[in-house]
Amino acid sequence: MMMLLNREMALRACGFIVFRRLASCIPPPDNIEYLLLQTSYGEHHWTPPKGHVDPGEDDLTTALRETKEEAGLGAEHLRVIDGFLQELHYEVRGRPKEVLYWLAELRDPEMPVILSDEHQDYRWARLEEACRLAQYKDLQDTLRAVHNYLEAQQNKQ
Ligand SMILES: Nc1nc2c(ncn2[C@@H]2O[C@H](COP(=O)(O)OP(=O)(O)OP(=O)(O)OP(=O)(O)OC[C@H]3O[C@@H](n4cnc5c(=O)[nH]c(N)nc54)[C@H](O)[C@@H]3O)[C@@H](O)[C@H]2O)c(=O)[nH]1
Repeated sequence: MMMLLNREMALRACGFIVFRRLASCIPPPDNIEYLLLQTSYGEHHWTPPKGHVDPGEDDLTTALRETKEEAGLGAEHLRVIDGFLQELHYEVRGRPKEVLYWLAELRDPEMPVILSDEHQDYRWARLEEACRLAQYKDLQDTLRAVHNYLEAQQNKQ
């Protein structure tokens, strides 16, 4: 029974789509860049910082912990954007996985990213490059949704 439950329970991970705005003459929203990290294992795929929820840990704490561990960016470096939370569902080795992404702006666009040994590379990418790196349709759709959200916010100002 326990085995069955464990097998059916979804893996759960949480993270942040981190973006920065370049202080340049490029008009918004094209001055926005998204942070993607490339794994040092497996398919060497690219995703935003995220990771598995530890037992008893709440989701937002996981997202902040993983972003700190994987990119060296802590809560003090981020401005969390209210009202944006995206949930992705996909399968990993036959098991359902759910990933929750919050959205945050890097306060200082010059702040360096510091990788852990789980990742071998990172990229600050404009939307189209970010979508090319993030080869999964659901992640691409999420990045486009973020971009539209930020553009709409910008237009309200
Ligand atoms: N040696 C080795 N070790 C591994 C491997 N695998 C894990 N480790 C170990 O686990 C630790 C990481 O632990 P955390 O950081 O806590 O977890 P996560 O951040 O959750 O990281 P994961 O990498 O486990 O999970 P995903 O990114 O979800 O990738 C899993 C698969 O899902 C697909 N996929 C990914 N993203 C999307 C998407 O957005 N959309 C769709 N549709 N599909 C997507 C893609 O096909 C991919 O292959 C590492 O330190 C390793 O020790 C592996 O293959 N070889």
